[in-house]
Amino acid sequence: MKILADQNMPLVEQYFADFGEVTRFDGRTLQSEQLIDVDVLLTRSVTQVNSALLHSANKLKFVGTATIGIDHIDTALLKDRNIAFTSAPGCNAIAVAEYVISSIFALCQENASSIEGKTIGIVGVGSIGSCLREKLKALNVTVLLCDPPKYEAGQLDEHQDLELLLTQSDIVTFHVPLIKTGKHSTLHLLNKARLLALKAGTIIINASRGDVIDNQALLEVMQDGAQLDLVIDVWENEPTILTELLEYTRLASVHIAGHTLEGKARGTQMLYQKLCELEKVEVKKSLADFLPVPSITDINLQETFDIPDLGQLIHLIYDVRRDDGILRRDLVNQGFDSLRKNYPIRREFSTLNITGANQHADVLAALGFNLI
Ligand SMILES: NC(=O)C1=CN([C@@H]2O[C@H](COP(=O)(O)OP(=O)(O)OC[C@H]3O[C@@H](n4cnc5c(N)ncnc54)[C@H](O)[C@@H]3O)[C@@H](O)[C@H]2O)C=CC1
Ligand SMILES: O=C(O)C(=O)[C@H](O)COP(=O)(O)O
Repeated sequence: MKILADQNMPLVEQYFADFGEVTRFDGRTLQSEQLIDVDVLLTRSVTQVNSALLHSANKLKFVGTATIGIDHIDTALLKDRNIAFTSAPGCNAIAVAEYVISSIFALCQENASSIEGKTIGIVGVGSIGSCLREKLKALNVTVLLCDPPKYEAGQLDEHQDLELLLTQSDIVTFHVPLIKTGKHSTLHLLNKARLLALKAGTIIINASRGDVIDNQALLEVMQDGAQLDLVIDVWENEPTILTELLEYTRLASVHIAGHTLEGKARGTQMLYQKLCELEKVEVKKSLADFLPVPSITDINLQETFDIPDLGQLIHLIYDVRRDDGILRRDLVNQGFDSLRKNYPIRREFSTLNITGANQHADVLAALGFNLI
């Protein structure tokens, strides 16, 4: 079996070598000819899997993307051509939720304010939005949810109209898929009119897809003096982003919200599990076989530990300001994709074992730390 895998997908050799020969490719420049005689294609989000790419694919029987988002895949085409497909739903939901938590605590600290008492609007309440909601539940905040498709399907217990959520929230965070057509299109969901309606001081977080916010409109309202705290992980036209926006962005990163070691590895593992199912072979390998021991594993809290100290603990494991600093220092010299490829190791909160949590155990557990 010939397996072609994105060069930025971890653990492919470890998971897939038993199936056949693994060759790596550059996700941005993959050409149709490289798919000749290939049986399995494993991609990440930067490869458009469309009719042009599949033109020379004469043997392809399985396409897997180790991502949650599938806006880069022509799924109807794969169905038509009888090519099995899977994505990796939820694989990095924890990572994105932790990115949001890290960002909120960083900005609250810098604004000399507290997360307590804030109203936080979550737009898109799927795997990421729900994970974030669970983490926020333990904190003293009000959470507003907006997810019309889920609400209309009777799958959401509460719902807020988007216009109301935008004007009532202190923090708005987007976790919708990129959908370009139809009643629930998310293309430029945050458009100029909605940007202008936001109250001064609102924190806007986008870790979904760049096109969910009209970047040009965002730049214009910021240039016109809008008082918004922007946290931007995803950009229109990646990797050629609107760099003028950086000046107005409090926390900027190179589409890495989901890039914990665990999040990326889970994605590869989910593709492996699907191929095992298709080939009718036993699933023998698991994440625990491959993940290294983190550099910090244990911490003991003293009785004096209190809610205002939470930010310190969160940022011990992941401080989004590290990623903001790298982008601002190296974007021009290294470029967007190179920064993503060389992203420093980041682990999830669950890798930290905490003793002595005492009266704050519920909050720490909800955030995802491992209580001993
Ligand atoms: N920055 C990053 O590194 C990452 C970004 N993502 C992006 O985040 C997106 C969401 O991920 P998940 O929560 O796992 O997806 P999901 O599919 O589990 O949930 C998405 C939710 O958005 C809702 N939705 C759809 N249209 C909507 C609209 N117009 N308004 C409000 N809600 C709407 C859906 O009903 C669904 O409940 C992915 O599609 C992907 O594009 C995902 C992982 C990492
Ligand atoms: O899962 C998704 O969807 C994402 O956006 C990934 O976290 C980032 O995807 P890559 O660009 O690294 O494939």
